[in-house]
Amino acid sequence: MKIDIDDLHVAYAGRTVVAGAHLIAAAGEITGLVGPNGSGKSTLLRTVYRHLRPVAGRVLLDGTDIRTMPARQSARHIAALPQERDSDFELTVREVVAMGRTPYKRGFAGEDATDRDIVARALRDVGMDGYAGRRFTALSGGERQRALLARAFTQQPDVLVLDEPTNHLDIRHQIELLALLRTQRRTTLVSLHDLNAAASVCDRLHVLHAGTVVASGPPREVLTPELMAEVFGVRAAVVGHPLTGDPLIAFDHRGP
Ligand SMILES: Nc1ncnc2c1ncn2[C@@H]1O[C@H](COP(=O)(O)OP(=O)(O)OP(=O)(O)O)[C@@H](O)[C@H]1O
Repeated sequence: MKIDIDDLHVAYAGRTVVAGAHLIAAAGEITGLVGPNGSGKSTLLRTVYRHLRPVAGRVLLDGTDIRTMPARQSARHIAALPQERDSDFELTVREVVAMGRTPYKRGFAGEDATDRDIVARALRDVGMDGYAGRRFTALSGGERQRALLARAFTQQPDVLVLDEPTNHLDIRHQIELLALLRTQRRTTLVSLHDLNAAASVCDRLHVLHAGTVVASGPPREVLTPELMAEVFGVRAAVVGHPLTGDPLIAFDHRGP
């Protein structure tokens, strides 16, 4: 399924922070959202997973405005790893992950064998099968992150919305998570601060600056030294990655 963000405006207490954003997350592609702090990435993603209501504009799922869909229905299509991380669950990891099955359940219907298989597979996919019985609150930041990603997987969504999914993850788990997203080939809309990771994993990138999309396209077209200077205010060269050939942004850490 495809997500179409059409002239989206979002405000907090009357202050507009997303101001007419347009972008498409194409079916089966990984679409990256990058931009400086405060540019509106999380806000835009929150409207896609219906945590926020736009002031104007629409989020379309295969042409249907998601606000016209019952919440249960959109939760079967769109799952999120939000930035506001629920951390007060007095539940086991397995129970937290199984919460992703809720949109498929009626009333107090319990788990069936299919649910159990889906939960077990999601735990395996994020490398957390050994943690199923642990208390969620007793996990490290990176382990919580992986458990919440498994919860999103158990929703079996057509669209995954991930806000900074590599936060808290060590380098191996960052690489594993991004590789997992690539093998799944689900429609994925992901915000990333690590521009080199974004360049390697995303099919297309959208650069957000002060609430609007200022550049869109394949990473090698978008991530230019000029854009680094104008949007991020840093000096950088873009070279070919010696192992993969992907664009590799070499930042000048000595100063802007
Ligand atoms: N709950 C909120 N209430 C009021 N203002 C908010 C709220 N959340 C974000 N903002 C403001 O909206 C603007 C956009 O924030 P947002 O979190 O969407 O940016 P971002 O691009 O995700 O930033 P970052 O890279 O720092 O995570 C910022 O100016 C921020 O201060």
